Amino acid sequence: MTAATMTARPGGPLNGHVRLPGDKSISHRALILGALASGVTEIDGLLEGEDVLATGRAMQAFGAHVERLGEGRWRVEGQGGFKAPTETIDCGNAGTGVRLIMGAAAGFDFEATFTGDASLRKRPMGRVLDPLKAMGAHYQAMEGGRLPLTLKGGGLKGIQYRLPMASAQVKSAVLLAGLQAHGEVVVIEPEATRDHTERMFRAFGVTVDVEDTADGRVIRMAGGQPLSGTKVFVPGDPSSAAFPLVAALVTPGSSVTIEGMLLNPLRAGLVDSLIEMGGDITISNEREAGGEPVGDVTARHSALKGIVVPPERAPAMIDEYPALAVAAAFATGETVMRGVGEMRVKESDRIALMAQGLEACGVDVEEEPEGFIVRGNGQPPRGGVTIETEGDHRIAMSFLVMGLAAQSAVTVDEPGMIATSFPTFGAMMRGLGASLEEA
Ligand SMILES: O=C(O)C1=C[C@@H](OP(=O)(O)O)[C@@H](O)[C@H](O)C1
Ligand SMILES: C=C(OP(=O)(O)O)C(=O)O
Repeated sequence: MTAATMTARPGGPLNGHVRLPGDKSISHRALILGALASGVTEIDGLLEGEDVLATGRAMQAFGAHVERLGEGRWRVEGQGGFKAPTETIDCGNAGTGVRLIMGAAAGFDFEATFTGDASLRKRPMGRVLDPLKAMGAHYQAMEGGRLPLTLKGGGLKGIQYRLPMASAQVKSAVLLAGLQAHGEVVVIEPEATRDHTERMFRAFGVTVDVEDTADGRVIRMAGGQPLSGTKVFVPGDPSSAAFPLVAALVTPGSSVTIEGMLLNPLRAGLVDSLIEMGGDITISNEREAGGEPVGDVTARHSALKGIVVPPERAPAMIDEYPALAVAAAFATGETVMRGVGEMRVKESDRIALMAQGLEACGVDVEEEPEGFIVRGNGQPPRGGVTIETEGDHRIAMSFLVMGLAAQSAVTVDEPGMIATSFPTFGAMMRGLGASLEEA
């Protein structure tokens, strides 16, 4: 039976060394590129969260053989392209899954119908449908370009597309469609976003050029490039690391080391921000693994102070603002988070839910259309509430972290949704000494 609630109680320090589950962004991409490739792809460290498992099932529906060999070890045998699916592709809760898979599927001459859970069906898909249509794909969607929708691809042409919002999902959808297009595909990013697609393309034998210009980052590839299967190593997910790291910073006496965390600069905005807040964070054993920089990150309890987070940092930590906002609630002074309007179109409206939840915990918070400001007084927030998460895994984990060091316990609803991105969250946090109870 799935638990109705999870409660975090304030308690002793968190201590220990942990290894994180694999990065969610890289895991989706490994399965999709493996399915598009000819030959075998072996993946080590795949995140076995619900979002990624849904992408694995989708790849099977498109004709790939997807097999679990052991914990985090998966084998994908691609067919050198997608076959027409005989079932609706249900991507569950995963925006990344559905948007990247639609991009990949748009290259092929068949119809595919996509859907997702109640949260995903509310999220905007026009942002990928617009460029895919400009490349020659057709679609029928619910009002406002929502799921469920049917996409008919094939016969794509090249495109030059300037991203209207900082979105790695939109960039990746266009690049994935570009793999089957005739002509050149150019994506211009006014602000650089996570570059896992570009990095992994190279590992699968696809040539892609990246150039920083006065106009932004320009990503250029020739259409119609084949992929060959390869080995993929998936480093630890920094978006999941956010929770034990912030928990250690706000819980007196704590010292937690996260081993093998992805340190790609386009994902490292949270660590940069926490260090600026005065967080005692050290990085050691920096190395390269699977074409990405990784390292071991240690966080110790610290007296934090408020900062102004540079808006241009937003793409490098977009999923980590809820965790940062919790750190800010324990800090002294104002933490200003602006330029984060994209948070409103995630699994929930994360600006609104963080503002409501922090206020309920006794924190002074101000909501703006594209941002929010948290004012801490250097004392643990009151807590003592139940938070409605609207099924958003990151809202749930953020408020559980709050409860570990607040004056009284914090309860969240729908804790089962945490398994979309971090199925081992409860066990890992308990292993560090956290008091987390399901009911
Ligand atoms: O490309 C990706 O893997 C992701 C990109 C981000 O979304 P946007 O592209 O919508 O910013 C992020 O929020 C999401 O969790 C993962
Ligand atoms: C926004 C997120 O994921 P997605 O867009 O893939 O649903 C997230 O994991 O915080």
